[in-house]
Amino acid sequence: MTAMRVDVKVVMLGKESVGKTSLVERYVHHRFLVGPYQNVIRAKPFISSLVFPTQDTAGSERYEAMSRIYYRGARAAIVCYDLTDSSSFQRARFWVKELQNYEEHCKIYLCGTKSDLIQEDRSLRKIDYHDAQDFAEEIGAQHFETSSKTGNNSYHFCFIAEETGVDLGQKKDSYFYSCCHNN
Ligand SMILES: Nc1nc2c(ncn2[C@@H]2O[C@H](COP(=O)(O)OP(=O)(O)OP(=O)(O)O)[C@@H](O)[C@H]2O)c(=O)[nH]1
Repeated sequence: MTAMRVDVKVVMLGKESVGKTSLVERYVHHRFLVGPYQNVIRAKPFISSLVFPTQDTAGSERYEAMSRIYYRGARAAIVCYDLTDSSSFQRARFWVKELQNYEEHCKIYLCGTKSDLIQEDRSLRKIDYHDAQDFAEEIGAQHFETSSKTGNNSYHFCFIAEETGVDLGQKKDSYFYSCCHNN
């Protein structure tokens, strides 16, 4: 019997520097690289996925329309916010609205990033866990907080892979696409 290849698109959405690439790097390579990525993950065998920056989209209708092309047909979206940056949560809300308006069948996961920072210093927390959890429940999303640095709670990505139908045993047959600033 011949195995059928099914590509699944999972998109990472979130404000600039929330840690989208780091999450993928943690999941794919079980590592954390300090400093912003310069599009180092490109066409790595993993998952049909797309990462793209959102920092330029605010206020630009043209760019926002273009970004819709990226998440069109996505089976799932991991909407990220940085636990130490309240504006990133506002941006996460924007992305959720976008998905609800334009990609209603896309399953949403809400992901608070950089939890190691607030574990080190609780005063850095800018988004209350329960507020984010309430928002997640309101939109029917799963919510978790994680750290790419320590790997804390990164097992959630395995659940997401399972739920979205990404076959981790088939890594060679699927793709990870990265579409970032310099493309
Ligand atoms: N302490 C800590 N820093 C993190 C974590 N995740 C990412 N960072 C740092 O946050 C910065 C941005 O991380 P990236 O993964 O490049 O963020 P991004 O969302 O892909 O950024 P853009 O491509 O600009 O949209 C880098 O300096 C990372 O080292 C984390 O879990 N803990």
